[in-house]
Amino acid sequence: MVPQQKTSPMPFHRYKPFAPVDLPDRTWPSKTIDAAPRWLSTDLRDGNQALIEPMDPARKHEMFRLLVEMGYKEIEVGFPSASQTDFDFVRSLIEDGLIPDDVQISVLTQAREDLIERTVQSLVGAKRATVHLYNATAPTFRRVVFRVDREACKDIAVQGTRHVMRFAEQYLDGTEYFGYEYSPEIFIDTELDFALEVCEAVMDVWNPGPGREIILNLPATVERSTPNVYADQIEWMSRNLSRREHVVLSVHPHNDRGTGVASAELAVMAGADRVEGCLFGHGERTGNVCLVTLGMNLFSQGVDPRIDFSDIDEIRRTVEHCTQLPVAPRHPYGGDLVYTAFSGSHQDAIKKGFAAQEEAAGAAGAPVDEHTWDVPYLPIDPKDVGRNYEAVIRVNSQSGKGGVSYIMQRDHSLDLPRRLQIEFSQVIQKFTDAEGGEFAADRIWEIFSTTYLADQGPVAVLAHRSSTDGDGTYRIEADARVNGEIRELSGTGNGPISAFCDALADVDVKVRVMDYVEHSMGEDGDARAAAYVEAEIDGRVVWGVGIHSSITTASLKALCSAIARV
Ligand SMILES: CC(=O)SCCNC(=O)CCNC(=O)[C@H](O)C(C)(C)COP(=O)(O)OP(=O)(O)OC[C@H]1O[C@@H](n2cnc3c(N)ncnc32)[C@H](O)[C@@H]1OP(=O)(O)O
Ligand SMILES: CC(C)C(=O)C(=O)O
Repeated sequence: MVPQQKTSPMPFHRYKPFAPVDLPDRTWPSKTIDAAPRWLSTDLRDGNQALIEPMDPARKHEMFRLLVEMGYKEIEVGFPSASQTDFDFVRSLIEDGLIPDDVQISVLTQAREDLIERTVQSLVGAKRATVHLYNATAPTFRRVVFRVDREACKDIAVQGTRHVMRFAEQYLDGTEYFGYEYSPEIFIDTELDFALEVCEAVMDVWNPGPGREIILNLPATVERSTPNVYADQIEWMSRNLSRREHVVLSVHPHNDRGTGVASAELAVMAGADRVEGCLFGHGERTGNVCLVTLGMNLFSQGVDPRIDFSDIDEIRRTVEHCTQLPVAPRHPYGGDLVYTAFSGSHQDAIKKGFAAQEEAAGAAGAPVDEHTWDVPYLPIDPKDVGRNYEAVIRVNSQSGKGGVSYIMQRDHSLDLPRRLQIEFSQVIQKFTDAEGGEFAADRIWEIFSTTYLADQGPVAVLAHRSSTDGDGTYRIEADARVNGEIRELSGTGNGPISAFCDALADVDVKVRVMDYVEHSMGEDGDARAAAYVEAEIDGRVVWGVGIHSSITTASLKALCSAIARV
């Protein structure tokens, strides 16, 4: 019987389960996502406010440039009333003409008149801008933080919206497109009927209609439910909001339970039109939802993310520079190790997958990097995000023949026969077991060379001549070093290998060849050739390898290599 798990000593009784939504006719579970939502990057706001060291102006500009280059069209650039630095950054974007005409910047403010005025002032001269106003609506916040009832809480949002409109009119007459976003902060914990009531009251003031959308952003400020509950909440809101066609229903998931991405995806299935997040999931606590993962998840399903992730390492480096925080090596799509297999069975499948991919592309007459991707263990082609195949297979003690032979093939054009793959991977395994850690490709080659190509064995061919008799008998004469002595050997057979084995019998070296494989190591005429010999010598079966520009020399070297191994 399997041992029973014990009751945890942790005080789990202190926590209560999240209440589900009563929505038996929910429709989102059977939806699929076939188009990208509108994205808003809040790297410069929610991302920035959670950094140990908030970005300085140079880093903020760098981040803004990256986001624009990647294709984000809605970028929350800060909280201008928070500090002079934030205010000045917004001003510099506007005054230095750094905002492309097709990018809508947005700024966040609390629903306080003085802060709203300063916020709107920061936008003077912007062609397109959105003010994003928030106030917390959840019961604990009403009771603990604001000490207000529902009516007064709603009034904060309503008055805030009025202030935004008034100040926009006062200061932003040059702005071609002025947008408004409202967030009932902590939406996830707010009673749905109350969240709806507040959003409706805000809409009554803003008065959305044709050409005048309102963004209603429903944040999972602190992610506390399973993603299906968030999806139910979003579907409920989407169904019940009035003027729905003029509402851009936005979600703003955080990742406290580690399910931010799932929450965002299910929310889009449930009707959300827009997703707010940060590159690589920066943001408060465990972060905002990761925009890279969301976009690349779409890409991996054949859906255009409408964002360019084709140089993922440059994106990662820039984000790391700006945030001064590292991206985890396992982070989806962008981490250092996410396209790397160390383990034997994964490597084997990937190696076979690459070969099958080439074959399938060839059969379809398509370039391999255009052909439908179907390689085991690799959800996307690393090349599509600017990675090469160098790091796909790395060798340590968990690796098997597939990985080792993949490296031999990739780096040295050596297509080891299957039983040699097994033999050589056992050689490598002894080293990795003894030394531990990762074995770089150079080290694997070094071990291969000393094991198979050292030319230091008891028999070495110095020169050879061959001819074929009229009856087809192959005749070889070789100058060889045998156990330190130079000898002239001659023998006959049906080819160089058997003739040389015959010659070796004269000096008491008995070799029985069991398998022989050769191939050219390149496309051009003067490419070298590799020969592999499996031979039984003194009761042991071993492989030998020879590499030379002459295939005959390569095969003789392979035989000598096998002898040396015994
Ligand atoms: C979920 C989120 O990420 S929301 C965004 C959070 N980001 C930030 O807070 C970063 C920028 N913030 C700041 O720099 C400062 O908070 C400021 C400048 C905006 C305001 O600073 P202060 O005036 O010192 O107020 P403080 O930060 O302590 O805020 C708390 C006060 O604001 C009130 N408040 C908080 N949020 C809101 C809101 N959205 N609307 C209206 N009032 C609010 C609180 O009730 C509290 O009021 P009280 O002092 O009467 O009790
Ligand atoms: C201001 C809002 C959208 C927010 O950042 C949150 O709720 O997490």
